[in-house]
Amino acid sequence: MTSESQLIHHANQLYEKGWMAGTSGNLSVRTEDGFRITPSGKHKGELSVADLVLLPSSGVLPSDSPHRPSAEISLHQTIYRNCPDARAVYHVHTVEATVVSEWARAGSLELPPLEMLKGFGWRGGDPLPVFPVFSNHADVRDIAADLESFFRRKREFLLPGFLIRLHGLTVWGDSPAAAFKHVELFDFLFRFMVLSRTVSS
Ligand SMILES: CSCCC(=O)C(=O)COP(=O)(O)O
Ligand SMILES: [Zn+2]
Repeated sequence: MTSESQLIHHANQLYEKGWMAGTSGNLSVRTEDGFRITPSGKHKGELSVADLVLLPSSGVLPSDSPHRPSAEISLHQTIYRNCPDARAVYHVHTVEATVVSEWARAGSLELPPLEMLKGFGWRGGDPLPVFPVFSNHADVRDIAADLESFFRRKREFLLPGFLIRLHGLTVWGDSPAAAFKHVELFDFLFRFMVLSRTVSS
């Protein structure tokens, strides 16, 4: 299976879970010649490999591209540029990610110290990793600029994801399967956070 067909397989699974409802979300995979990303505004439950748009390594979109790339392509570009190991970037809109994005203080969200965090390589006992939440600027390039500044502040341990306030979750991984797993792990954490507050209120 090529990474492009894995992406399509995952798009269908994420759609079925309700995490890319309607036209929401966008996915990309790194390829030898750049990266391929889902088209903008297309229903995410009906994608095929032929719909994917190539952004060549030059960063210049071919003028004969049949589809417009995701409007959030600058976020994918920023991740691939700053994370050399990233081979897939997945962005989803889950209800719980949107709810907890409102709980951030000073641009970051406190995650619960759950065993699940070890799925990201965090070792229990270490300080809890920072989980950034960026403002949902109207121009996505402004969100990408905030992400770029975040990457420039080097840290011991970097979680492979971030939230955009009242918008959604973006993750990356060293393979499409890893990116998919990261979406699932974050979803578990966010559902735990929402349920804990509901139970204790
Ligand atoms: C109803 S989705 C609004 C746009 C968005 O947030 C998204 O994830 C999808 O945008 P794209 O351009 O990638 O289709
Ligand atoms: Zn989005």
